[in-house]
This record gives sequence, structure tokens and C-alpha cells, in this order.
Amino acid sequence: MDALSTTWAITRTVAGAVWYMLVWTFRSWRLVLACVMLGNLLLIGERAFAGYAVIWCVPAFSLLRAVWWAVHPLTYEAVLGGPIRRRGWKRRLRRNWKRIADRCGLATAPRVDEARVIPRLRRVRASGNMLTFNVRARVGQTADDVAAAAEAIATSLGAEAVEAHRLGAGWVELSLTMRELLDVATLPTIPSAIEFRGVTIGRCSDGTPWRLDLAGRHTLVVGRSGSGKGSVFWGVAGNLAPAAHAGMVHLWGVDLKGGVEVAVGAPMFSHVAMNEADAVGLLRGLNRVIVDRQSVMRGQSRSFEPSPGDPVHVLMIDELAVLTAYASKEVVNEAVNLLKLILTQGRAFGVMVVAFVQDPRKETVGMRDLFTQTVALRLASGAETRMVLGDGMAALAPAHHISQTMPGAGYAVTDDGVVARVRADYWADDFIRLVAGTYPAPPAPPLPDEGVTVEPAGTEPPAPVGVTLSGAPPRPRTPRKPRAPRVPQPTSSDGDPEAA
Ligand SMILES: Nc1ncnc2c1ncn2[C@@H]1O[C@H](COP(=O)(O)OP(=O)(O)OP(=O)(O)O)[C@@H](O)[C@H]1O
Repeated sequence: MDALSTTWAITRTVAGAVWYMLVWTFRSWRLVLACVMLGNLLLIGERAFAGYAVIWCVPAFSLLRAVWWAVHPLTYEAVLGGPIRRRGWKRRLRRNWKRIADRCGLATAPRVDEARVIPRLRRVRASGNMLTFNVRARVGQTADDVAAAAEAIATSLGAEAVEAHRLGAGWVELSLTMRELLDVATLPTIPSAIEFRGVTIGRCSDGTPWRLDLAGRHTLVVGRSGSGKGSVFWGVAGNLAPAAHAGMVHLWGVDLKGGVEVAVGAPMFSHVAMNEADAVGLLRGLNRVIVDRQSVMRGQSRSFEPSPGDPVHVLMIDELAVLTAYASKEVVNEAVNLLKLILTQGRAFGVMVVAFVQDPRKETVGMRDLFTQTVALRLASGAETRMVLGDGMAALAPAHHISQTMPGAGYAVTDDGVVARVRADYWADDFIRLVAGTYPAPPAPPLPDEGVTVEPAGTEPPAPVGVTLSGAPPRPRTPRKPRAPRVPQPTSSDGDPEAA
């Protein structure tokens, strides 16, 4: 069996090398033709060696390339294959730009009888698997018009995907992914850095690490069932685990899908809620943290700096819609109010929310706009992408085009409109358990249990109440002392209240 598979592998490699040799030779047919003519002239001039050398130089170079590719693909790709391919991309773009711009609707004619004006192409560059260039909108066009044609331009050039960034004053930068790097799943390594401002949870389409900024941001992750929300969830929680272990971060987990997701790595979390009542208690507790910090920081400082014992709080909610739409009415009402307060006030006080949801409709996630960055994993339709990312974003971040075979892949969109095509590392259950076992959260102070009234910013914190650990049985309340009977007050005979 082994010998058979080795023979098969060798046959495939040799066949591949022969195929590439032929393709590369025929692709350079103009050069081959020129060499044949020159070689024949040399042969006529009785310079046999030089003549044959010129005639066969192109096939010989292709053969050399093919052998190199077959024997050592890594060095071939780095030294020869990659640079040749990138040169080809740039040349194809420059040569075909007029035709592509015209066909993609970017060429405009000022009058019927006048020639069409093509948007200007500038700074064409290629590196790694990306082809990047700037396009200047013509008079009568906007940068949005150019961005809207991005998908068509990418398709014309055979790109896998495209990202468009506005550079300002009519300039748009288009980054085309010419070779897909995200189709291979990657695994994380055990985190060791103490991170609380952001986490590296996968890679971008150009192969660079995908860093998700968390400081001062609330993150909404949306994706259909099976789109890989779990990878992003554990990418964030797992990478924060060393900081949680060191007391610089408190992780709060809400999982109302029976706790199936959070339970795997529960030791990383300071507080976990797996039912509606605990979830509301947990939100009250987090709101209490904000209110307490407001009173401490008022007049002292405007930005929060964490320290051991005074950590950043990160609330992770798996399936947000269960809490904000599908739970009982009272729970939904209170949870939505508390969550809105946390989302509007938490950022300045070191409280961040990372929420995950399958169904992005307004009825399920009414507070979508309060999240400052969105990760759109695979979505069902263009309408859903627009719903999640806003109008105009379906072309820039077409999450509905993500293949089912690429769970964990998506578009990360910040509130200033920067789009990155990304894929999260895959966190297997055993790996999550390993990280949770390595970095368990230190014991956390108990949560306020009940009676916390939701106060707007700037008001005094609510009165202290009995506390409980979310998920633990509530402590019995001490019965109140009976009130002492009132002493009757003397009243004036004429009923004058001032006299009483
Ligand atoms: N980053 C990834 N790379 C490769 N495969 C992945 C990745 N993330 C998830 N998968 C695969 O996709 C499957 C579904 O992922 P996951 O359970 O995270 O999806 P989900 O969006 O959380 O779905 P649901 O909402 O139904 O829980 C996983 O069992 C795993 O096999």
C-alpha cells in the first residue's frame, strides 16, 4: 500500500511538472517564435551551437522551472514562482484596465459623441497573494461608484475576493486576493501573552495575523449555524485566558443554549450564566461594576487603566437572541435595558461586550447599532449582509458569498468602515479544555443578586444588596426587623401644617 501511494505521488508530481513545462512554454509562444527565427538565422550563419541554444532556451528554462517546482516547491515559490506570478498579475491589470473599467461600468462619456473617460489607475503593486491598486473616480463618479464595481473588477481578473478602502477625495484602494490562503484551516497555539487590548485569533486574507481589537470596543459576531462562531468565541476567550489568570481581565459568560458552548472552557470565566435568571443577575452585576467605576473615576480620570484586582471586564454572550428576543418577556425587557446601558456606558469603564448571534433581524438584535465592530461570518443572503453591516457594505464585505466549506471565515468591519477578510483558527474541545486547565480564572467576588435598580450615568450607585454567585444557589435573605410603632405627633388645633 505504501509503495503504491509513493508511486502514485511520484507519478502525479512528474505529470504535474511535464504539464507546467508545456503550459509555461506555450504561454511564452511569442518569445519561442522569436527564438526559433533567431536560432535559424544563426544556423544559416553556421553557428550551430548558438543556434540550437537559442531555439531551445525557452523550453529549457520551462523545464528547469518545472523540475525545481517538483523537487522543492517552497524555495521555487519564494524565489521564482511567486515573483513571476505577481509580475503577471500586474501586467494583466495594466494591459486590460481600460477594457475592464469599461465593462464594469466605470468608463463615462461626457457626451454621446465624445470618447469614454476611464478612471485613473495608480500604484499597482503585488505582494504575497494580493494585488493592490488605487483607482481615481472620474468627474461625475463617487468613490462609492468605484467601490461598488470592486466585485466585478475582481471577477474580471480572476481574483478570489476583493476589499475596497476609501482613501479620500475620490481615491479608492482595491486589494484583490489572487490566491486563496484562507481555504486551509489553522489551529491555534497555547496562548501565553497577557493581552487585554486585543487578541490575535486567526489570519487575514493576505496571510497576516488577524488581530481583533477589544479595547474600547463592543463586538457583534453574526453568522448562520455552522459558520464557525465557536472559533471566534474561543479565540477571544482563550487568548484572554492568561490575562484572566493574572487578574487583569474578568471573563463573564452567558450561554442560554444550555451552556453547551461555555461549559467546555468554563474555568476560564469568572462568572457564567446558563439560565435566564442567572443571565439577568450577571448583567446586573456587570452594570454594578460600571456604576461603581463611574463614582470612583468621576472627577479623577476619563480613561480606565486595568491593574491586577481592577481588571477589564469582558462579557461574552453566546446566542444573544435567546436573551434579547426568545426568553420570557420580563427577562427580555430587563436584559435588553441592562445590555443597552452596558453597551452605551461600559467602554469608558473597561467593560466590553462580545456577543454572538445567528439571526441578525431587528426583532432579535435591536441594539445592533450599539456595537462598534462587527464580524460577519457566513450569512444567508445579501439582504442579511446589508442588515448586519449596513447599506452599501454588501459589495465590500459580501458575507453571503462565503463558502460553507470555510467555517470561521468572514469579514471584520470596524465602525469607521475598515473591512478585513479573515478566518479564525479552529479551537477543538480538547484544546479549549487544555487552555482552561492551564489558565483557570482566580476566584471572583460574588455578584449582586437582586434589587439593583438601573441608574443612568452620573447618578449615585444603588444601595448594596445581598450577593450570590451566578449559577450557585441564592443565599437566604435575613428577615426584616418588625418596625417600631409610630409615636403619635401632636398637631395644632387649627390644622396649620407649619404648626405641627
Ligand atoms: N475556524 C475553523 N476552521 C475550520 N473548521 C471550523 C472552524 N470553525 C468551525 N469549524 C467547523 O465547523 C463546525 C461548526 O462550527 P461552530 O459550531 O463553531 O459553528 P457555529 O456558528 O457556532 O454554529 P451554531 O450556531 O450552530 O453553534 C465545527 O464543528 C467545526 O468542525
